[in-house]
Amino acid sequence: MIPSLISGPSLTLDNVSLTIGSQRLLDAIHCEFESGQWHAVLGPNGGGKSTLLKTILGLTPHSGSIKVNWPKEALTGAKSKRGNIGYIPQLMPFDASLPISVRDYLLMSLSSRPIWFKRKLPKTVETALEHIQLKDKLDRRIGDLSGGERQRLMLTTAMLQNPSLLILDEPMTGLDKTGQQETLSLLSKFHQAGGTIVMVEHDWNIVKNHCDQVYWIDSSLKLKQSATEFFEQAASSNQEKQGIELSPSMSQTANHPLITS
Ligand SMILES: Nc1ncnc2c1ncn2[C@@H]1O[C@H](COP(=O)(O)OP(=O)(O)OP(=O)(O)O)[C@@H](O)[C@H]1O
Repeated sequence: MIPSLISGPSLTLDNVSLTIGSQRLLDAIHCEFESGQWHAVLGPNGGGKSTLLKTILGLTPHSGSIKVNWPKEALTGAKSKRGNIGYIPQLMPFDASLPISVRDYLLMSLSSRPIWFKRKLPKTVETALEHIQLKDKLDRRIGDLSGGERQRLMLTTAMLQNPSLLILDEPMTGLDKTGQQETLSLLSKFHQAGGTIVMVEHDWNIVKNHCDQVYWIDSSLKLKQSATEFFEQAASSNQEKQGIELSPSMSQTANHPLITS
């Protein structure tokens, strides 16, 4: 499902801000997300991480500029100026009565034409669904899938678009250990092939074991560091303060010991 060579883009954010009502959600963010890297966006609850991802995707009325620098190998057609982006939004409570089946969802996601043109899924999609054990659930409403099944469906749909950039908002939510391992292995293959990933993730162990760069967002960008440096500093600061190491029990925390707001 993943090509052996992917030309991931870099992203340049210049003075990106977003105010809704009286609330400043994003404040003058300048930064570069380098190509082919696995970027982790961390920060406290309500700090603006999901908003930042939506803003990168052009879904908010922000100010400032966001440039996705597509290498020419990533462009999808002769006249195209951009490559493909796969997006997984944050898992939200879902209206189970919504009359959309897994098949409809896939057809709508993968086709630019009305879905009644073609009701049959391509072989590649069927194989991918078999792989994530959803082939026998094609006619189920998506609202009736479990959280983990829905997350697997979202990731598979995102990967089927042949993306070179993945924007992921807590993609492990709802997955059991096996589901997490499978997702991480898929993402690792995408990363090793050269794809760019920007991911919000609360589990610090996942970030520590897989990501290259860490961005701490609390409305503004408080810090950007290599993941190695970030975790070394976090561990030594905690050892100094409390005599403990960064351990799995700390891995779900949203507080960085070095950052005081
Ligand atoms: N459309 C909107 N209108 C008004 N406020 C919003 C809107 N979207 C988000 N917010 C507010 O912006 C702030 C940042 O929200 P966001 O979801 O980006 O945070 P987050 O860092 O992803 O949080 P979490 O870790 O809890 O998922 C929150 O206070 C939220 O209530």
